Amino acid sequence: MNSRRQPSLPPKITGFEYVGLLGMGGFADVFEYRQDFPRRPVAVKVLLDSSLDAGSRDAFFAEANIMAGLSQHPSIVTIHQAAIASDGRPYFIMEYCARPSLGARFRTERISVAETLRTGVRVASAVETAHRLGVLHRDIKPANILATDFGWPALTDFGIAGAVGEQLVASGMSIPWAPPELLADEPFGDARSDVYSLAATLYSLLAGRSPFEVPGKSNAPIDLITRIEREPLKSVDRVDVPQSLNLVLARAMAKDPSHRFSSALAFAHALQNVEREMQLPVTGIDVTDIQASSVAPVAESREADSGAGSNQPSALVPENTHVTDSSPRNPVPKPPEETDPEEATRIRGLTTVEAQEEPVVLTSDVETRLRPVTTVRADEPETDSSLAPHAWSPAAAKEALVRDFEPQEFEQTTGSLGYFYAKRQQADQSDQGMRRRMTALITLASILLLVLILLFIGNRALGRHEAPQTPEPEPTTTQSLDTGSVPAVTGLKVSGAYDTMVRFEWNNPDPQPDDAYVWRIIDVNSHTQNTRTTETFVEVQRDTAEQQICIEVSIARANGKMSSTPARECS
Ligand SMILES: Nc1ncnc2c1ncn2[C@@H]1O[C@H](COP(=O)(O)OP(=O)(O)OP(=O)(O)O)[C@@H](O)[C@H]1O
Repeated sequence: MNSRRQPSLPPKITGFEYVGLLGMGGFADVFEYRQDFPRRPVAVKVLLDSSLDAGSRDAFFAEANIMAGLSQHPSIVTIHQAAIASDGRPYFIMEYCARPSLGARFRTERISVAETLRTGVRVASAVETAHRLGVLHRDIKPANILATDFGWPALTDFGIAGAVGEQLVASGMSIPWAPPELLADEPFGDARSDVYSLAATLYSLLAGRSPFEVPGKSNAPIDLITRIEREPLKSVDRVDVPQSLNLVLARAMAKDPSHRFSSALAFAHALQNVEREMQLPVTGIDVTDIQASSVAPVAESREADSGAGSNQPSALVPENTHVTDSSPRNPVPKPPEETDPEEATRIRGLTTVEAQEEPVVLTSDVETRLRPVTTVRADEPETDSSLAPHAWSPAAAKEALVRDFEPQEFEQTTGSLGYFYAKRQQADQSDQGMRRRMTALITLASILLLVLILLFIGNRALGRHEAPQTPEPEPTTTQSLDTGSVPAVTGLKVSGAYDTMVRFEWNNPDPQPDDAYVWRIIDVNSHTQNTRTTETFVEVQRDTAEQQICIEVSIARANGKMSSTPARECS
């Protein structure tokens, strides 16, 4: 929010009642209004008086058009309408996202790894969809990820703010999340620039600060730029962040764009793999199959000068936005021909790529796509040459063309609304049908109960009833190097040995608030999982009284640091 100026006056809008100020951007204010009918709160973004020149107006309308074209995506803020107020200022009306943005949360709240991954996959889906429609966001940052009433992240601000490479530097606000190529003297960028900024955003959620911000040192724009351009990225210093996630973020934020994931989709797949590795629910990817790359909505070279823009109504372009032309003269290219007519009908829809069951190797984009898929409701998008990152530069974008952006033909096959409609249909079924289903359900439930009882009896008979343990992700290499002065536990010993269980105990020589312990069974034949506990003992199951059990234990501080050397003991 820009605190150096007063908010503008909210315009009178027929059918809407002003409620309050939501935020102030560089070119516009955002107000909350209440719509009379249908009755609902909305957010209204109004261009400032000082930005009423033709270029800013065109850019503002372009933003509205772009957002409208992407609005069907569940992780992009929905736009309802746009118009010019009686005071002459253009405005557009959006869904109201009442929950705090990630920008308002990440410095004060410890955001979990699970939420970060979920957010990453969903926003990457949104970004991939935008890229397929020829739109680069170029200002992805925590503050531009709002939250819907359903708790979904919603990407916003496809606008003029921070649009120009040079202005990005001048405004300073977006520098912490900007990739090196956008901070260069002659900025250039493509889809991989958005991948970088999204990764930098996820890093911020985990670290509680932007990636190159150094606590206690100067974080002035020039310092940040120097570090972004030259310094290697440090791993997130949190014990619950697995090394695989640090590796994914490091790749997505490589200084050289060619070393990054080549698309937001590939990045989303890599994040899914981390979810899978951590045994978290795997977040679905929602992307559209419409691909606009051959339209070259984004200027193909920095010297591009088609001249086409000069005879268009909107001569000045928001330099961070690239709009596909869906007119017959320059149609959005169709996906490759399909032989299966059923699949062909699906190809226009918003695709939900289901969670994949089998693990996917992380090492290359190609490998992340070559995996078994349990259910894909429409053709799963593959990264091919038509998905190659779009070249972009501010200089070329100045010459680019803004055309009216016809909302694409979306056919949302899944998602929350589809789900509710399906539920509603179910409720409308006849009583007879309901009774039949109830009988079937009761029969099924009885069978399930019987199976559960049998399983329970079998388990008891085998004497293998194990206490549930909370799996703890592996500490990363960096974390075990960056140990500070956390001591090892002392007095680790076997305090009880029984036929099928061994109990170990230990002491904490320097207890700190919120200390926990990470322990694991040492097994030379297999890699065992770390488990976190706040107790100073653990009971480990074993098969026979003769079986030797060895464990190692480390102290895990609340700040993420761990004992430099774990203590070890065997039964
Ligand atoms: N749909 C919305 N619902 C609720 N609050 C919103 C909504 N859209 C924007 N806001 C609030 O208004 C603020 C300003 O929004 P804007 O789109 O101008 O983004 P900005 O990034 O702050 O500005 P700039 O475009 O200059 O970077 C946001 O930071 C957010 O707090």
